[in-house]
Amino acid sequence: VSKHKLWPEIERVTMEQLHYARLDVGGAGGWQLFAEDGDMRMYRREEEADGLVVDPLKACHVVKGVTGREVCNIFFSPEYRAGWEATLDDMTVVETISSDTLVFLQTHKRIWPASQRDALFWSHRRSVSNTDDPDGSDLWIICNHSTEHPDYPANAGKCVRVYLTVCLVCQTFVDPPKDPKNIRREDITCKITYCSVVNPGGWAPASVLRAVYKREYPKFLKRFTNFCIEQCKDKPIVF
Ligand SMILES: O=S(=O)(CCO)c1ccc(-c2ccc(C3CCCC3)c([C@@H]3C[C@@H]3c3ccccn3)c2)cc1
Repeated sequence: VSKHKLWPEIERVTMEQLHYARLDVGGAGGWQLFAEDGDMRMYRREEEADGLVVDPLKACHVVKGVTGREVCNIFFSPEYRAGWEATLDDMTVVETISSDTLVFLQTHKRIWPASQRDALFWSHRRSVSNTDDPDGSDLWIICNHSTEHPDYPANAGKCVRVYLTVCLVCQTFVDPPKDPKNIRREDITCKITYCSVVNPGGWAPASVLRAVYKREYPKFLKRFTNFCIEQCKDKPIVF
């Protein structure tokens, strides 16, 4: 994989997104809290590019009973996606770069009055050893970043191509600390940070998009994390 032409970009964007995900939302970064649900906090910044809404989103969540590796495996794996991604119309893996790097083509359900969107992106799974927090485990990260592919040119069919960069960063905590072979699911907690920037790629009214973001993102993260809990609860813990 290190000799694949995309590898330098995959390495750079993944590590940039890891840094970005770890930045605090409290400071002056202009983040506004727009949704709360239990332990989930969702923040956004209002930003436009060429008159299009591209509001960056950052969500912080804490989920009991699953590990960061389990959550990232479910987010990354194509076979689970239809089970949690409600806005998906169609999904194909157009290229397998490595066991940890896939290229997806997805069409999302149309959001009236905008035209239907599709997304072509590489998806990379990586574990990073934990440097700062002694209690926390290693980090697991998934980074999704739009890319091009000669067989799937943008805006060739009915769909408008969106441009996205997404990352999911997970860290596992065991409380109370125990001998690994005695840990039960009620002793583990997963701290999740989800960041996304989606450029709609073509005209979509700002008011409609902001309403969609406000409605869809909280639903999306809640549905995804509940899916992970259901998927893992009767299986051996994967650290
Ligand atoms: O985290 S992922 O990589 C998971 C893999 O699927 C991902 C998440 C979200 C998107 C996405 C693509 C298009 C659109 C819009 C833009 C204009 C018209 C459609 C949206 C809008 C924000 C709303 C939205 C938010 C959350 C979930 C679905 N929909 C989101 C794509 C990928």
